[in-house]
Amino acid sequence: MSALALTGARADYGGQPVLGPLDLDINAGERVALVGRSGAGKSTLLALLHDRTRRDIALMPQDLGLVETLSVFHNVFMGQLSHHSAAYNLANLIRPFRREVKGVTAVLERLDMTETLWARTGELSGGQRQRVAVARTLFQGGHVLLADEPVSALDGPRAERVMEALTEQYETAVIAMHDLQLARRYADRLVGIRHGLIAMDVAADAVETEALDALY
Ligand SMILES: Nc1ncnc2c1ncn2[C@@H]1O[C@H](COP(=O)(O)OP(=O)(O)OP(=O)(O)O)[C@@H](O)[C@H]1O
Repeated sequence: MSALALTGARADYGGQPVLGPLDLDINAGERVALVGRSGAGKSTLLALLHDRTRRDIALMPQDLGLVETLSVFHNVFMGQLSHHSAAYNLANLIRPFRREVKGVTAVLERLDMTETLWARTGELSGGQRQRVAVARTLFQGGHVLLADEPVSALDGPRAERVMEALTEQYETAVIAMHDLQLARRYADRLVGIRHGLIAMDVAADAVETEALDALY
């Protein structure tokens, strides 16, 4: 069953074409890594997938979208803002509810980040901020994940932990990434983008080095 689909999709910025036309069909239960050079069109493709589908999608953007003046707790809680009324969210902002603190702490535990719970997000390192955005995404829940470079600021073991957490939680995922080793390990399928078009679409265990070289 198709979870995400694009047909004849195109994108341009200020009239300048940057993506497509392309077709892409992603089945429920499939983990797809989007790979390709910087500027190839991966973020634009994720944005199109998000705009055309919207329902039940957790999105982790490349710029993280954190509120730096707020605590880690508040940023992670934002993953579930839409689950509650405005009054509940406001009350929880002023005086966090115990059950929400418990829920957010459980997600931070998975990422080895519990000690930052009440830290101001803007005071954290780049890698820690990236993990706060991952925690917010995990806290959001749902079945489908779109993530843009979720581990670009993380060292080896931390990147592994994040990829494990994301792929454990989301049965269907499209993740743009530069680390080809990680992409091959955690994705079922690799989609290579070159000059705004799909230049490669193969099972992760069948990808050949020459095909990857041609992308970069
Ligand atoms: N806001 C924008 N205005 C104008 N051009 C843009 C804008 N965003 C992206 N582009 C252009 O669109 C093309 C695709 O960019 P995109 O960010 O989708 O690539 P990417 O593969 O995600 O790159 P990276 O790996 O560096 O994140 C590039 O040529 C880029 O310069």
